[in-house]
Amino acid sequence: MSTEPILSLRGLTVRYPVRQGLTRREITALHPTDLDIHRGETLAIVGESGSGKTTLGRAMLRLVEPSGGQILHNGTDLTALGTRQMRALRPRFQMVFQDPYSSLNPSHRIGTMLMDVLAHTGVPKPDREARATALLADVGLDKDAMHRFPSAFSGGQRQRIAIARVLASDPNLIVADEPISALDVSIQAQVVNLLMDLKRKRGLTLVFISHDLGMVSAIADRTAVMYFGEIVEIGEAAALATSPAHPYSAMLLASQPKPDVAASRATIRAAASIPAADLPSQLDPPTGCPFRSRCPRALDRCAQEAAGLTPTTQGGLTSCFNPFTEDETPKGALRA
Ligand SMILES: Nc1ncnc2c1ncn2[C@@H]1O[C@H](COP(=O)(O)OP(=O)(O)OP(=O)(O)O)[C@@H](O)[C@H]1O
Repeated sequence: MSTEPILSLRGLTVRYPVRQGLTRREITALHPTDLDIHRGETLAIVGESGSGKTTLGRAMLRLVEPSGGQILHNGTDLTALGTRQMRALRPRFQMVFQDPYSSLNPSHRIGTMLMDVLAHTGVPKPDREARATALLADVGLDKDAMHRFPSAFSGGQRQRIAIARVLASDPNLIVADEPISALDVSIQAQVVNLLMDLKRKRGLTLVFISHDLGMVSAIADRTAVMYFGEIVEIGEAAALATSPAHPYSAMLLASQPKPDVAASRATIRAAASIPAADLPSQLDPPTGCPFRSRCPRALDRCAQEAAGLTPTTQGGLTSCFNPFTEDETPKGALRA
């Protein structure tokens, strides 16, 4: 794996306009974020609902317009590109969405859908059918699928088709936004394995968004943990899952079902989500560390100032004044 970044985010920020009664206000869904995405790596972005994972994933591809900062790719700032230049780069940066039911047009046959993308990427007409059939084979589907509509397929098969459509653009980077959380538990592993196989075979860079810190540690090279619109910890995936430094990462781990327990999708979601009441208000953000109201390790200074990302003894970075060190064993010590 090369360490040359395929994308470098510098101070990337996203604010959304919101209405509060008659007043228009803004929330900061992504606080200024610096992040290098290394060519060929699998980078997991984890965090609870509302922590800003989707916003970060979309903003790095400019599918959400950033309010500030830069997205550097081969020395070019993508935020400065016009629509036409961006359109030319777009096929190289693709997204797989959570819901394979709404992401496929129900009135298009699978073959038409794939061949349309191949046409846009400049594949000559006589080659398109064979290429589309090969893409279906790559995702484990028979060529009969070409003539059928999305309604003929199960959720897992639809997600395979959505992946084939993304591959038709010949991307370098794929952001997969919770690609398995809408699928039955029994087929989730198959879709993850497919993505990982395709990534290896094609030398892709994969950003995998998930709320399941335990699961991503098995597939990712690095994990970034988000809370309240910020990366609060980033590091090597296996190390972060066994010895997290930020109390929030530890809490997230403790809230995950154990891998040897056959948990239903509902249990996984319930365990990984937190009541909205526990999150600080985006319209009235707290001073200091946004996690301090839930943090059993909070110090007085956490109310006044945010720590900013600094190196951990585990080899990663965390924004915490009182992180767990490598010698401590936070797993199970905290409860969501
Ligand atoms: N278009 C929008 N307009 C206003 N607020 C938004 C918009 N999209 C997201 N938000 C808010 O931004 C914050 C981050 O949302 P985001 O969807 O990025 O989080 P997430 O971690 O991906 O959550 P989930 O796992 O539920 O998808 C949330 O408070 C959300 O309500």
